[in-house]
Amino acid sequence: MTTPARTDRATGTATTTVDPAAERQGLTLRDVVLTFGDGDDQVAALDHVDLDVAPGELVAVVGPSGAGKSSLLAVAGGLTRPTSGSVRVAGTELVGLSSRALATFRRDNVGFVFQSGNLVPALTAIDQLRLVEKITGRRAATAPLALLDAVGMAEHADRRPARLSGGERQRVGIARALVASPSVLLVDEPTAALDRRRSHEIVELLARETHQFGVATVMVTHDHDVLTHCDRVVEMTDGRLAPVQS
Ligand SMILES: Nc1ncnc2c1ncn2[C@@H]1O[C@H](COP(=O)(O)OP(=O)(O)OP(=O)(O)O)[C@@H](O)[C@H]1O
Repeated sequence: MTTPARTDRATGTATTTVDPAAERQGLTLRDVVLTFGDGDDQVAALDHVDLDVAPGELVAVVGPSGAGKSSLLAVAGGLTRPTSGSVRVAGTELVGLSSRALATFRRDNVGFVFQSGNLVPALTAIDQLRLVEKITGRRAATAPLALLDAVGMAEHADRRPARLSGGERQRVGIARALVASPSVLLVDEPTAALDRRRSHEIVELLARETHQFGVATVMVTHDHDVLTHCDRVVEMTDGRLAPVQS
């Protein structure tokens, strides 16, 4: 794949060359705390979390309900500001960016894949990807049809979501998340609606695309079956993160 043209990481304005050293940094969380509420009601959704995900690495996050997994994705992707700590994506510190700069940075550097694929019902598969090009105002480094091909969906490029299976929608969701050549890909329960075979296919695909596109990918899952496809597994318990021994 070609090296994507990138925009300025802080402002998203001019097209610039990013420091290759920064480019290699993937995702780094340092001493991240996220608290909700106050006094006796205070909950630490993230309790001094450290996490490094290298470009081309797929890290799975497991853990019980309420452990803080969604909070981790939200903070890593700049959707939620942490109470304290540092969040760096490809060398850019997200904490301290203005809301506007953060939104632009997120658009250009972070891909999200949700449970259901979250596709626009009225658009064909290929138009889901083209919409991202329109929104960002930039051509994808890898053409939309080539991206659909990479996820095995080129044949269904002209289908709308209603005519796709759950697994196929997920594939389109993954291709769409790659349009902007993100540094970081955040994936929330991608196999929740899928049977065992399709679950394996989707996570195998995620691993392949992560390696091929050099993205730092974090996937939250309850599905222990698919962990075999991941480079590393970490577990969240009560807002704390610990490695899982394989
Ligand atoms: N907006 C909020 N306001 C108050 N508390 C919140 C909020 N969002 C999350 N929490 C609390 O933070 C903790 C972590 O929640 P989070 O959704 O990150 O967990 P999770 O591991 O993703 O759970 P699940 O697997 O059920 O999706 C929980 O105790 C939750 O109740």
